[in-house]
Amino acid sequence: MRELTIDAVGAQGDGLSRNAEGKGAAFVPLTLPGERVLANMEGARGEVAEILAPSPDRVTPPCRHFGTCGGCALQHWAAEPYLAWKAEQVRLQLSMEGLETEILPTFAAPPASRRRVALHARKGPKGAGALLGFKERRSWSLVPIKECPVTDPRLVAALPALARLAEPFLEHPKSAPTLHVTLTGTGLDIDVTGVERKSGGLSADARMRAAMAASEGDFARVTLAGETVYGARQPLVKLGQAVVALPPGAFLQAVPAAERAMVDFTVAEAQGASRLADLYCGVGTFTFRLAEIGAVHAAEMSAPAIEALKTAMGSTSGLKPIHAEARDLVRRPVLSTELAKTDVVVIDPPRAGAAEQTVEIAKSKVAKVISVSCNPGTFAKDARALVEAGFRLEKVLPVDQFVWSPHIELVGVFTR
Ligand SMILES: C[S@@+](CC[C@H](N)C(=O)[O-])C[C@H]1O[C@@H](n2cnc3c(N)ncnc32)[C@H](O)[C@@H]1O
Repeated sequence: MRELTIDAVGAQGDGLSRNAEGKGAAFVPLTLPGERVLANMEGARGEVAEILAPSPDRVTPPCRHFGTCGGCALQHWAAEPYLAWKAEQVRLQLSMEGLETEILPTFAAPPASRRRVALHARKGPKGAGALLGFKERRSWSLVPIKECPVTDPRLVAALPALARLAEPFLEHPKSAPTLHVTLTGTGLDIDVTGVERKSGGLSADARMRAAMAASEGDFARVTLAGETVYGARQPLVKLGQAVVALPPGAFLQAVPAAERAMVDFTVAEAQGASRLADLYCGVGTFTFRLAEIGAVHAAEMSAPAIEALKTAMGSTSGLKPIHAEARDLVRRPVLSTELAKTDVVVIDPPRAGAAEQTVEIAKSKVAKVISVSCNPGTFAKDARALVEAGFRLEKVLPVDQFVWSPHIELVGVFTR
């Protein structure tokens, strides 16, 4: 047991004692800057045993699962310092690349608004059906979830029906199913992964039971790693004026309010452009709004996402032309020559960033880049490459999409 003073909250959301009793850095989850705590240590990591002097910024966590559930790390922190910490993480990542810019106040997505969750299923005690929940903090065990203040209440209300749906997917002892659930305009869309397939996949009986559970739950669609098990309605979402039928397992921003904030900010910055590129476009979250401004070249690796985007173009009117192509932007980035007439590039890569595509943007004559990112670390690396090519990082909008987690989204604006 050690007594520690917490100096800061680290990038993973754990309290950090920088030089605890001269023994180097120690991380203690669920603690806050300024607190004195007693912690049971295992190497450099500890679990808090007692809070000797709590921070005035400590608040009562809204969820009964907080502390056990690995989904949230920061429910015990007051909103203001918590949001300032998110902005500070962006500043720190930029400073590691030698960059500075204006960091706007963090956009805070409201609780109870998450429309996408990944729920893990495990066999429950005999006769109790499937258990459904999130991974435990620092463990692979499951925390069965009864409430989730982060998630849209319509999705939370469906938890018992989702547990009944999960049950047939557990028929093989080696299966560890994950239900990727998306709340769409036409109901819940569920893609199940982690089902043992070597032994022939789901039996006909299990499929039938899954379809019955889906029908009882009034779900829109259930797919097993992309293959339809049950389909009552197409899962539809509205993106700008387009109505998009989601392909199974497609990417969609997790919180509508955060999506709106990022798209509105991007659209405001892109005004005046006559030709735009939307790279890593997904099913068109930014594309359809950008096509209200100018012609859009949209590119994305997932062929089903591009098909969905193209089909949805039929539900729009009066937009500027959209050219959408399925393209791996790591192996085959859009070349600087292809960007010759482009005024504004919007780029929204996965966590790994967009090093290869950034090289081509840097070589091009593009005057403005709007970069959307879910990883401030890779954003900062790509930002540095753009700055070295003559761009100025004008400002960054941090977006707290994954409320009470250490994750940070952002939109950065570059001009030259
Ligand atoms: C963060 S999502 C953004 C999608 C979209 N802009 C949105 O907001 O809904 C990143 C997208 O990049 C796509 N992607 C991942 N690797 C890729 C690659 N190598 N080339 C092109 N697209 C890729 C994914 O399929 C996903 O749709």
